Amino acid sequence: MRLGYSVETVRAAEGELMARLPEGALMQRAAAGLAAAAAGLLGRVYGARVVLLVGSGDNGGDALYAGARLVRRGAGVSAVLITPGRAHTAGLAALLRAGGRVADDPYEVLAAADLVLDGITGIGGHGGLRPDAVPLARAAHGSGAVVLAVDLPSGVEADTGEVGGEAVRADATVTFGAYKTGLLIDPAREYAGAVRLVDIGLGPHLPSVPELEALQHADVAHLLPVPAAESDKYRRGVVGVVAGSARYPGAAVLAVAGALRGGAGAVRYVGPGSDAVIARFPEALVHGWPPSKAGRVQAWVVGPGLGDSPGVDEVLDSDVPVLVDADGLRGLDPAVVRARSAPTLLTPHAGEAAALLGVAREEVEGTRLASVRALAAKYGATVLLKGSTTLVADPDPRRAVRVNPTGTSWLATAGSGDVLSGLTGSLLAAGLAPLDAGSVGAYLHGLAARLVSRDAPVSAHDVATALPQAWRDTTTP
Ligand SMILES: NC(=O)C1=CN([C@@H]2O[C@H](COP(=O)(O)OP(=O)(O)OC[C@H]3O[C@@H](n4cnc5c(N)ncnc54)[C@H](O)[C@@H]3O)[C@@H](O)[C@H]2O)[C@@H](O)CC1
Ligand SMILES: [K+]
Repeated sequence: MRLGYSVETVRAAEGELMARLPEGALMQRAAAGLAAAAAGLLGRVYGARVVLLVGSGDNGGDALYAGARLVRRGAGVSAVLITPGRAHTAGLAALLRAGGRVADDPYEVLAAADLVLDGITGIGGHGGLRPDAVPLARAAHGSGAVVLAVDLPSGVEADTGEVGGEAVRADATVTFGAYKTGLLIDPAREYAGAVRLVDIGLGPHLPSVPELEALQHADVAHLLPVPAAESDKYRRGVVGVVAGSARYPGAAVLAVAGALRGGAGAVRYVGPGSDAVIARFPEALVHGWPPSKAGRVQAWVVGPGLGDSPGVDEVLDSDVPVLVDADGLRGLDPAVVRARSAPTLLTPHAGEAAALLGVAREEVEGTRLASVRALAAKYGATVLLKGSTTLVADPDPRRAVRVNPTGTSWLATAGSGDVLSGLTGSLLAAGLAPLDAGSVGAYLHGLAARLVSRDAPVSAHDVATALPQAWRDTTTP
């Protein structure tokens, strides 16, 4: 599990640790890790041209001390002081002592740089880059140099992943002690490039529950249902799918395609797409209306391609877990969801989430963490907010939000959400809790898309077909 923490949590842990260490020791650990990462990116340090963008806080101090280490290994290091006279005093002295210099013309050194260390702001920064730093950040980006962000790309919000104004676009980020939540959530995640964590000894001082968790292969493997020797199809779980319409029969087929690969022992289908479903998947069990007469079901999926067809009320009336997606989310009444005796999992994309919250789509896209939490609170349900970094929030606000690390932008393709809802509903039927079903579903779905895409366009059908391979990949050590 990759864990993300808030600034407040990181500061508290740093405070505890700092009290036990000689002054400046933590910053030296950070600078050593930063210099090692910089050297790794450069390949050859001797003779390399390195520019430090130095803000007024300790983030700039990290950059200055790392710069001093790189000078000692033969690099030419120039510091650009964003607010001259306010740079970290001891760090600047260390750089100058080692043989580094302060740049006379920032744009000249940036144009010739091999590597730029962005130490403008770290966890103390707020509200995007200030105007004086903006042209320097742009020059760094346009220079052809590798840009390495110190702790965070300057200008992004560490706690939320929001990017309010201009921010540094980094090729890579070295973060200290713990991942800051913003590094794992778009849009900030995109600004960070490849993120590397440098251990500065914070671990024992961090709380056991983080703000954010990203599953990794081993976590998913641990959560996936495995049929026991005595399992039959009912014990493995039966998932019911109410999806598709005369207009969108394909949504029914794709949701069933996902459901057949999610670990449930059988898939029941109820709705207007029966003929299309049975033609494509003879193993599906199709039933007439209503869903309550379809026989035993351990979880329902309702909504993909449903149009105005009925089904949502009927399924929400059941006493088993229900996943509501797409058309099923339109006008969904929070009171109905809150009154249910079994868990509910909602899987909106940003536009659907915006409609449920009564805000603009851009607001959800810019404030993904706050939005998913707000929806989970409003509906008393688990919410999976789809996007390039899909988030899953439990209705219990004390639980960490899960962020999916396996996404790919190729997944933004018609029908891929239908596959995800079928797959995730199948995991619910197999007995996973909604937070686990949602995050495991998103993980396998993203991984399947990556496996088949290999940087080319994919169809939703391709993704469904690759799910067994994704499953196998996560369970193969
Ligand atoms: N606290 C610790 O124990 C450690 C901190 N470390 C470093 O220290 C950083 C935090 O240092 P600070 O608390 O000094 O804060 P920062 O260096 O992140 O930024 C604060 C400074 O930036 C200015 N500032 C705020 N917003 C700005 C904006 N939008 N544009 C330009 N300037 C802005 C503030 O006026 C303040 O002077 C971490 O991110 C990390 O890099 C590391 O050395 C590891 C140890
Ligand atoms: K930074």
